[in-house]
Formats: sequence, structure tokens, C-alpha cells
Amino acid sequence: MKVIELNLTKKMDQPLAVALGYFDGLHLGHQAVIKEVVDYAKKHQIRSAVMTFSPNPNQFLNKLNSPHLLTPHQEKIRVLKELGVDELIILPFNEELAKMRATDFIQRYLIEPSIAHVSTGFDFRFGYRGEGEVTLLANYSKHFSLNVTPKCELNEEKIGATEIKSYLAEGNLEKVTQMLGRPYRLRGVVVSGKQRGRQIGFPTANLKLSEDYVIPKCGVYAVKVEVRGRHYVGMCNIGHNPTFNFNHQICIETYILDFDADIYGEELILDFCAYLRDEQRFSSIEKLMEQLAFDRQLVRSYFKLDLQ
Ligand SMILES: Cc1cc2nc3c(=O)[nH]c(=O)nc-3n(C[C@H](O)[C@H](O)[C@H](O)COP(=O)(O)O)c2cc1C
Ligand SMILES: Nc1ncnc2c1ncn2[C@@H]1O[C@H](COP(=O)(O)OP(=O)(O)OP(=O)(O)O)[C@@H](O)[C@H]1O
Repeated sequence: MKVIELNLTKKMDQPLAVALGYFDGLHLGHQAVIKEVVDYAKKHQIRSAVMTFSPNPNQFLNKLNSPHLLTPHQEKIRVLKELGVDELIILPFNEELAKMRATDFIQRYLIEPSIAHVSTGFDFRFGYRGEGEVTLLANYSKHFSLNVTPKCELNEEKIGATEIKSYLAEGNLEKVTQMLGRPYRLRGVVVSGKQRGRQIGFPTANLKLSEDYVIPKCGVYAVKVEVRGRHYVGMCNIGHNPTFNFNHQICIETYILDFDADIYGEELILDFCAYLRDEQRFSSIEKLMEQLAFDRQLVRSYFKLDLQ
């Protein structure tokens, strides 16, 4: 997939079908919008693209330091590749774009580059203070064809980034996975901890996130783990390690089952599959160890591994 960061000002080399939106999460609603574009492009033998913005419009408009995203930049690229998108076009979201009238946006980013087909969702808004709605796009049928994806819902609730973020904050991974159509993923690098895990028989890989992700609720999770291109299962604790000494900074650490290797500095990918329990402060290290052994059995049975 080609990633283009630019102001589209002139005609594109080849006709494009584009999906428009920020697309944080790339959940099932976003996937419906994007799949339509990929299918349209295949059928008409043109290239498919996602047209998005950077930085996050919310971050720019509300002057947030860190946006905390479900799919930060690299993660978004990875999922878009899997969806078969040919190009990712990133428009710089700046003062000029924030103030651009909706009709000027259409002229500059859709008509001038000769975009052939546009796909959006039912509630897409664009232009100054979100004044432009999909009905406005429909007025330009002589320039581009338009597809509007109806609302995708899960049990009558809109599938959306805000909803997924609140389910992550509650530890409701079932809803998160259903809305995303895949497990929630964190990616980072293994850094050294205080080496206490090893001493209590549960060495852990401490994760330093590679991008600004939304962190799920503190607690213990059954996770799928990918490291050095191989797949494992594990149990991940997100929290403050209160039994030892309450750490103010949240730490994300994973005990990988049936694994013993030095992976400091390696990339680690965690897929969050099930919420097992809250983090607790135990009265002794022995009690914590007993609980960890119990958690390990739970993880084995969750993933239907032979109990050992
Ligand atoms: C699956 C799992 C669950 C854990 N649950 C708790 C917990 O409930 N309470 C707690 O204080 N620490 C918990 N821990 C954290 C251990 O205290 C931690 O592994 C130990 O402090 C080692 O930290 P280190 O890697 O910084 O050396 C858990 C760790 C793992 C891997
Ligand atoms: N549940 C959904 N069903 C159909 N289309 C959707 C759904 N959620 C978002 N879309 C569409 O996907 C495109 C990209 O969405 P974008 O991220 O810009 O905005 P959004 O509506 O705020 O998404 P979200 O609700 O996930 O935050 C838009 O065209 C939007 O209308």
C-alpha cells in the first residue's frame, strides 16, 4: 500500500475511489465503508484509497496533547493493508483545513484531483465546523459517484470509536471484539522491569508502547502474543503492581506461557481476548503467586490448551 502525505492539488495520475473519514479503530462500520471502495475499485479496475487526516482533527481542534487512539498511525496502515486498500492519502489537518468551507473541500480534494468515486458513512461531516453532510456530496454526481453506508449497529447500538473506548475502559472485551471484528491490539517493545517476576516464577515482558494507544482498563487479561514472528498465549497485567510497591505509572506486563527466551528490545504484539479479573493488592507474595498459578490455569482453559 502506498502512503501519500500531501495536499491534493492537482489531478491524480490515475482515477481513484476514496473512502473519506478519520477511521480511528477501523471497526466494522469503518470496514463497511472501506470494503465498498475496495470492491468498487476492483470492479472498475481503478485504485482504491482511504483519505484521512493528520493530526487527529479532535486533537487539533481541542488542543489535546495526546489523542489516545485505538489504531494509531502504524496500526492503521497495517489494518488498511489487510483490507486491500491501495493508497492511504493523509491530508494535513491544520488551521486552513479546519476553516475550509465544505464546498471548497469538495472542489479542492475531490473535484480537482478527479476522484471517480466517494464512499462515506451515514453521519460523515466535513468542512468548517462540520457544516458539510453527505447530502451535499450527493449534489456532485456529475463529478463522482457516491456510496453512503447505512449505520452499522450491534444490538441496536452504533458501532463507533467512542463506544469501543468506553467498553475498553470497562474491560468489556466481548463488545470490543465484536465491534472491531478482531481483538484489540497493542504493539510495543519489551523493556526491562524490576526483575521481580522472574524471582517469583512468573517472568514478564514489560511493554513500552510504540504509539499513543488507548490503554484498556487495569486488570488481568488472556492475550494472544506475537514475538519474533511466532505466536503464543499469555496473561497480561495492566496496572500498578500494588503488592510490591504501588507504581504510579501504569505498567503493561505479560507472562508468556510455555516460553523462555531473552526478548528485551524485541517487538511484542498483544491481542486482548478476555478480561480475567481486577488487579488486587495481596497480603503476601505467596498469595500473589498462588493467584498467578490460578490465572495461568484459566488462560490454559480459555485457549483450550492441555492443562499442566
Ligand atoms: C498475569 C499477571 C497478573 C498480575 N496480577 C497482579 C495483582 O493482582 N496484583 C499485583 O500486585 N501484582 C500483579 N502482578 C504483577 C506482579 O506483581 C509483577 O509481575 C511483579 O511485580 C514483577 O514486576 P517486574 O516485571 O517489574 O519485575 C501480575 C502480573 C501478571 C503477569
Ligand atoms: N457504525 C457505522 N456505520 C456506518 N458508517 C460508519 C459507522 N461509524 C462510522 N462510520 C463512517 O465511517 C467514516 C469514517 O468515520 P470517522 O472516523 O470519520 O467518523 P465517526 O463517525 O466519528 O466514526 P466513529 O463513530 O467510529 O468515531 C464516516 O464516513 C462515518 O460516517
